[in-house]
Amino acid sequence: MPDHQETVLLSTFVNGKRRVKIIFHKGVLIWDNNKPPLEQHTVPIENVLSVKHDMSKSSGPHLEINPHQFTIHYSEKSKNDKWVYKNITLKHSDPLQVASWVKTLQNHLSKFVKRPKHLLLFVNPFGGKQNAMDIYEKYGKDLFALAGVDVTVNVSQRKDQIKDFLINHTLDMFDSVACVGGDGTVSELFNGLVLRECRLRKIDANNINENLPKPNKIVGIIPGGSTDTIAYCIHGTTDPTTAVLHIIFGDTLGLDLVSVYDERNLLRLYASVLSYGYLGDVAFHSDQYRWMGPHRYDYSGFKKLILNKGYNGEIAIYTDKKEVLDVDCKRSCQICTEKEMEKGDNCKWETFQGKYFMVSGANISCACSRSPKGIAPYCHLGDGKVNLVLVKHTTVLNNIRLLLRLSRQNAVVEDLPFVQTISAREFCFRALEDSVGKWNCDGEVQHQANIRAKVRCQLLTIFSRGREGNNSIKTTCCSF
Ligand SMILES: Nc1ncnc2c1ncn2[C@@H]1O[C@H](COP(=O)(O)OP(=O)(O)OP(=O)(O)O)[C@@H](O)[C@H]1O
Repeated sequence: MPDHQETVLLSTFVNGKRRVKIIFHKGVLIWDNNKPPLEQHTVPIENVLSVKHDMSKSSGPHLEINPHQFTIHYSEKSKNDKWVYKNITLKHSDPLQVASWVKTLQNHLSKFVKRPKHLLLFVNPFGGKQNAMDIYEKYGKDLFALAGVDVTVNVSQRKDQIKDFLINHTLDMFDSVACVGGDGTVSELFNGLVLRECRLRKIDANNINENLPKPNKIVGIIPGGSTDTIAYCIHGTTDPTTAVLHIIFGDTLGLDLVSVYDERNLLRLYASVLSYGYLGDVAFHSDQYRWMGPHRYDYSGFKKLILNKGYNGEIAIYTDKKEVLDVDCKRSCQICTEKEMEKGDNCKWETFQGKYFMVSGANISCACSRSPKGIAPYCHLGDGKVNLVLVKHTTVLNNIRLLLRLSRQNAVVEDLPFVQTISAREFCFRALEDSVGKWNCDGEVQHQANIRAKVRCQLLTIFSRGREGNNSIKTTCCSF
């Protein structure tokens, strides 16, 4: 097979009523645009989903291959980290020309061995607007078929069914696993995969000193929940087509997971945030109002904001460097690439006490459509650290300032005088009062107040090319 860099194809085809000169060289397709601006159209082969002969009606009942025509199915970056699907159909009177293009491009695509072939896709029909199946049917099904991904759909019937399935069933026939759902669904997915690996390798998941094993399945995340923070932070958008395309591309990145323990057991792993006080109470309270859809967070958020409860607690952090650098985590992030190798040998424990409105251990920025920068804007996907965001108990007015900052496009909360952000590899929290709060763990309520959390560097491998950032979105406030 000719090398990616050396292949040169140059032909003139017919597309509709016009002639198109197209060249394939150094892994890039180039042709002239048919509409203004009349510049050249450039598509790298890694953005091509598939190349297929077209089918046409035969004399019999079946369709047959049209030897004179083929279609290139590809994707292009649009605005705000979105990717869109496109295609171009090319016709030639000489079938050898067509066959040569189809074969050469298909050969190049076959080199992308990390692209999924057999995908197990979980659909949560309960979360978000309860339309996860429609999202798959509308945005996923045809694109996966076009890209030759064989999808097995499993619709969850109850809470924790996805997790239980992954722990106990054989997955040998799948190379990757994905879900359509919100953060709670993604959480079921990676908790199931990690616990499965522990079971297979006889590792005691409840022992905090154990190295948790990396799941051998790559994970795809298609947003279909209410906030979809994890999908947003990974892809830079909650657009389902973009998420599907990221799975098809087959490019991956490493995502840290944080394991949370009480005195004896592993409670769960999380990917976005573990938050005590305000956000824990909002998660607990808002679940009763699930019928409101995503607005339940605004309603509960506002109520808890006015109530302005404070929580006394003791926090211990394990860190070698407390300061958080003002560096965004973007596509091909240098910090995540370097930090994967770091062991953190010089870490020390440090303890402090206080009365807090909210204590959050963010594993990712937690940006979402409600909070474009997130509570921890400079938190990295795979640097082996959490950003602990401590919000002191203060006035209702200051709480409103905090939430307004969170809802703004270009504002961060870190410089508010009652907010402190600390980088840590592990942290413990102990409630110092009888009336304890709850934790919000990836949107799910965790009732144990006294916990210990440990970051597991890049434990999960996710299908994504990462985000570019600089998105502009309209937001509402009160919850995030
Ligand atoms: N068939 C089901 N019936 C009831 N609950 C389910 C079912 N399948 C999954 N679940 C649970 O539904 C809950 C909500 O799902 P999910 O978190 O995906 O949606 P969401 O809360 O609307 O979105 P987000 O977390 O992004 O705000 C999760 O706790 C999940 O474990």
